[in-house]
Amino acid sequence: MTYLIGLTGSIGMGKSTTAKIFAEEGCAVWDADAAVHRLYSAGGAAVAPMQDAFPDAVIDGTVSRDALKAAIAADPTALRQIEQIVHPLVAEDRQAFIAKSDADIVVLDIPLLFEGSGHRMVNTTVVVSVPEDVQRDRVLARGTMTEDQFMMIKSKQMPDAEKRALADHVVITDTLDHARDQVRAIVAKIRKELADA
Ligand SMILES: CC(C)(COP(=O)(O)OP(=O)(O)OC[C@H]1O[C@@H](n2cnc3c(N)ncnc32)[C@H](O)[C@@H]1O)[C@@H](O)C(=O)NCCC(=O)NCCS
Ligand SMILES: Nc1ncnc2c1ncn2[C@@H]1O[C@H](COP(=O)(O)OP(=O)(O)OP(=O)(O)O)[C@@H](O)[C@H]1O
Repeated sequence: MTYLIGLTGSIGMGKSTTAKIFAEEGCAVWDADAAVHRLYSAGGAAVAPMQDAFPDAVIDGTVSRDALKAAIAADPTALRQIEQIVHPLVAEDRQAFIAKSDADIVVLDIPLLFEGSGHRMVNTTVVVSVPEDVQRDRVLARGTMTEDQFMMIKSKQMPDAEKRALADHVVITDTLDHARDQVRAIVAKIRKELADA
């Protein structure tokens, strides 16, 4: 049996960094944002439907994230339309990954785990979290989003406190060493449960 961990957290809270720590502990990791990057790249399955819905957003055969962000800024309902195209394709990619994985634990890094139905398909949930001011500083330090874009994405997500209340485990991502200790404890507990089963 493959044990499934759903890993989530609000924008910039440390999902990707924490997913890497799970990988170092021998878990297989599937990353929803990385799947979207594949779908948007040349030959990706989202390119043709996106071309139909947002002709200006496809440039040189790839989906332009800047163009999508401009479309969302001009019309907030555009994000819903984008999600309707992208999410079924992401779900297919995820199922294919799980089916071919032979790891004992598969970590699914899904930004919208609790907003969608993803939490129902996993054995346990992990939410990454830091205080809001740290989150904001980290996202803006990346230089890929304006403050307005950050606030818009954040407003579409379930608040951090609600996610933490729903989570089976919370990982505080204040330092790498602290995050690693928490991940190791979660993995050890799951492996013990699997061994005892
Ligand atoms: C809005 C877009 C163009 C922004 O692209 P950009 O490269 O600037 O940011 P990136 O993709 O790295 O996303 C950063 C973070 O924003 C959050 N986020 C992304 N999409 C969404 C969404 N639909 N709802 C809420 N939060 C979202 C996630 O926390 C994500 O990790 C892009 O995220 C997108 O096309 N989103 C739609 C697809 C989607 O829903 N992806 C979420 C995972 S399936
Ligand atoms: N445990 C940690 N200790 C210190 N810094 C961290 C830690 N985890 C993440 N960070 C930093 O926070 C920033 C955001 O982390 P990361 O990219 O992992 O977040 P994310 O949740 O995947 O973001 P997004 O929602 O935008 O995809 C990065 O600059 C990263 O280096």
